[in-house]
Amino acid sequence: MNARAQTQPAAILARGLSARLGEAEVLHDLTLALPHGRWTCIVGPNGAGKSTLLKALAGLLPCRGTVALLGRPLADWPRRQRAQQLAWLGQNEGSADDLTVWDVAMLGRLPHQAWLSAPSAADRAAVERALRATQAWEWRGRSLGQLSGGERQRVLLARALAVEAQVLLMDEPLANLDPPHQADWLELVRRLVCAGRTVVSVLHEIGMALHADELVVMAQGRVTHQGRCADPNTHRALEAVFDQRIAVHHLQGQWVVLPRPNT
Ligand SMILES: Nc1ncnc2c1ncn2[C@@H]1O[C@H](COP(=O)(O)OP(=O)(O)OP(=O)(O)O)[C@@H](O)[C@H]1O
Repeated sequence: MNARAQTQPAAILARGLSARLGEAEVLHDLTLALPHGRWTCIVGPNGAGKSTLLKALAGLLPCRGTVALLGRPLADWPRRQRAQQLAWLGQNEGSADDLTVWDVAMLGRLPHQAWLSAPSAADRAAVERALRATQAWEWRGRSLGQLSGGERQRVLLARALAVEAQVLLMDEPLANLDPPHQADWLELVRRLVCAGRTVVSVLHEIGMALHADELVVMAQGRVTHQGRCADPNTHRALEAVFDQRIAVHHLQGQWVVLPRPNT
């Protein structure tokens, strides 16, 4: 854990986190604090354990160690309250293709609804806001199975937004999105963070990840670096974890990543 993260209130604090998948331990005694009201991006090579870490932080995977959400151990949260505070967008999520876009987004409101009760006006308003925010409103009557991969991803993003949670965890949210919608996603995350929400995402698009506030760099089930995206130490850690096959440059006010040929 870096010194700065230690002095800030953490939205998520993991201590001594280890997780096994099958026979193998894939997270090894990880400790990290993810700052509140910030966007943190988890990056690293294939198989580094990024998705496993995100699932462990969401309480979706049995693991050793502790995870605290907003200062309270995950296990101590009543299920419904936790689901109101923590929204999840998974990788390659299966979803009922027969459901309409509206109904899929409404699933995000389940934690707010009493058992078997009809959606309230507040639920409907939250779903409309979420579908408009991801430009999926026009498809609300179509079934999910009729949408392209990128369109479907925007609906699943709307479902996560509809929760209106304090903390959003997203695994590869840019999958299948074209460049304009990737840029829209960046703006959306910025707006969420400006409103005080915490966003934690796993991204393979390193150039996009460098727009985050903080990067967590992972390799082989461990965090090799956590730091600000503008920090040269973070850039060196990124280049190292990808075997010096990328280089971080500053161009027109942004950090960009260029491939480095194999020498
Ligand atoms: N069901 C499983 N059983 C055993 N090992 C698994 C299982 N699922 C994943 N793994 C292994 O766990 C490790 C971490 O996987 P994880 O999906 O967390 O990596 P990742 O960093 O998200 O990778 P990617 O960038 O490729 O999505 C990998 O070595 C993977 O092969």
